[in-house]
Amino acid sequence: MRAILIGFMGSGKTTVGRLLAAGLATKHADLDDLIVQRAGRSITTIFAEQGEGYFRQLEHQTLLQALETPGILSTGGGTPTIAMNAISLKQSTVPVIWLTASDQTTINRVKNDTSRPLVNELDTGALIALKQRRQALYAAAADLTIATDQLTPQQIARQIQQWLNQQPVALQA
Ligand SMILES: Nc1ncnc2c1ncn2[C@@H]1O[C@H](COP(=O)(O)OP(=O)(O)OP(=O)(O)O)[C@@H](O)[C@H]1O
Ligand SMILES: O=C(O)C1=C[C@@H](O)[C@@H](O)[C@H](O)C1
Ligand SMILES: [Mg+2]
Repeated sequence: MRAILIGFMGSGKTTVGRLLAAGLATKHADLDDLIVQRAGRSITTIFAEQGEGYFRQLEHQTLLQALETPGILSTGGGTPTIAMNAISLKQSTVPVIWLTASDQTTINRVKNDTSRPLVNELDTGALIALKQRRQALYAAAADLTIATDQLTPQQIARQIQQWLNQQPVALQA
């Protein structure tokens, strides 16, 4: 069983992806972690030393590799908002699940974590404006959308698992 989780920073892609993979007894990969392994540096360091453009190149190359690998993939918050990634996601047959969260929930979940360069750089208003600009791009990539505000990660993973089980066998591969 395969699935790709997309959504803004703090929507729970990493947290839910791990639980979903465990529930399905399959592997979990996190695109941000794969990028860090590949670069041998943290995302903050990549942004600071080589800039966001270089990060996006690495992200695209790493996404192409990850799409060849079975299991659950948690993407980075910006992944489907880059055109060449959106095209790669559309071309793959793997179901794409969009996790959403309200602006306030998003801020609460990311505000005390310094590992996201865009959260460190942007004030609250600019972060929410970025989230709003990205909405249509997530929506265009998504096969299923789940609002996460009132759900635990475990409940979200269970909802996704139930939905995957209802999909045609060709999409479950
Ligand atoms: N449904 C939820 N309920 C409560 N807290 C949550 C939920 N989902 C995620 N969190 C918490 O929000 C924080 C961010 O979650 P996580 O790192 O999984 O987000 P992400 O979507 O992977 O973000 P990024 O795009 O930066 O990789 C974590 O502290 C996590 O425990
Ligand atoms: O939303 C974004 O653009 C990002 C989200 C994180 O997952 C990382 O991929 C990085 O911090 C950029
Ligand atoms: Mg993550």
